[in-house]
Amino acid sequence: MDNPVPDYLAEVAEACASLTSGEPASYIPELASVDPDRYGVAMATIDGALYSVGDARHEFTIQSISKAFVYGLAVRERGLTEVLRKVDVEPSGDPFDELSLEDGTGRPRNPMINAGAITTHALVGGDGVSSAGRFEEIHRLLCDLAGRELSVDEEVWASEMSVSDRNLAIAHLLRSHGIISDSPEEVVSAYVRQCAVLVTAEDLAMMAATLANAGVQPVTGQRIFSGHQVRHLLSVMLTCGMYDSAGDWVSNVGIPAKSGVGGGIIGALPGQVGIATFAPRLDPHGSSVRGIETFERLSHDMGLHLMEVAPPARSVIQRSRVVGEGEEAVRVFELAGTIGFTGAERVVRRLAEEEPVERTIVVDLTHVSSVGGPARHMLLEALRRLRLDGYTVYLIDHDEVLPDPDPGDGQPVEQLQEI
Ligand SMILES: NC(=O)CC[C@H](N)C(=O)O
Repeated sequence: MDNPVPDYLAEVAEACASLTSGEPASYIPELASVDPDRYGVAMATIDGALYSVGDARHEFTIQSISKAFVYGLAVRERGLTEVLRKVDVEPSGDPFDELSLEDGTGRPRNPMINAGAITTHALVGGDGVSSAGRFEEIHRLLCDLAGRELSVDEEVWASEMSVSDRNLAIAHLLRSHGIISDSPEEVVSAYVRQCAVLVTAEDLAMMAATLANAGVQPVTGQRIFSGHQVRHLLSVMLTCGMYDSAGDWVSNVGIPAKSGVGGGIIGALPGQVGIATFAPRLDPHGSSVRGIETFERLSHDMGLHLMEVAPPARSVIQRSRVVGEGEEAVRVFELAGTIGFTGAERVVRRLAEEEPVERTIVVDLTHVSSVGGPARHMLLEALRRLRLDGYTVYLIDHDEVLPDPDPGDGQPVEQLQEI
């Protein structure tokens, strides 16, 4: 059978290719000379399948998309508390290159605008690290995320350096407020280099899939961020990633995202996919016009909006049956699916309400694929309370979805092979 996913992506791409509004970024002279009609779309799943169409293997500069990953790196190295002392996480509603800091604290409003990104760039590396060493660390991170060696577009770097007054002004402002301490010239030069790393839409889809996969690169298996760091990073991408159009983006697309003036956009849908588009014509906010349309269509057609309310899950209690008769009768609850808080709530409510007449209860987890942290505690606590009420309880759990089932009374729940 031919996999239909590539055809589907091609269909979406064809529909968006007719959009020709917007222009490539021109404030960086070298970017103005790109072919404005290039267009590529790539999608990577969290188990490493990669789909792409069009110019998805064409290299372009990562630009502001790097800000998201470098923010993650700063948090990984310094810890969130220390990073928050230097950069806030409030959507600014300002353009990306706004020359302003938060009243009172003097911090940049968030790490996705230039002021915040220059700060997080400067937080990378230990104290006394050279700007070359800092860039090396950032470059390594981006290569690890992509799963291949990436190069730098020296022309784009030099071109942006020739027009970097605004970023220099931001860096001087930051230093005057004690937010950064290194030379503004050196920090901006290495930050602009970070923005000039060359990627393809396929690379970006893999990088985004690493975030969707809670920090583990789907192909190489390397853990790059912790699940907790990714949760924070995706939250900031959702609220601040699309600058002053973040509200529109969240309501229309609903996928944590980041755009760059090189024409790229990434989106990472937790637990599902990383998506990337490349199309150099930008809207007035500095985000790709075709890219936004592509994301809107993909989100709408494939139900990828984060706030999409899933149809009520089939009950986690698949079946309740009685085995045996009289004194020997046993009540079996067969659970199924992925059990999180709400699933566990249904199970414990049922157990609390039902009060089976049978004196032995078996909870069969054969068809359960996983039990989340709080759900585990809830299920074990319910089993403990059933025992207190005089029931004998057993588990059937061949795949150990509930390992070490000690409800806290020192008597692990016994296992049955079958019933
Ligand atoms: N939005 C962007 O992609 C901006 C990145 C660019 N290097 C800058 O600092 O201006």
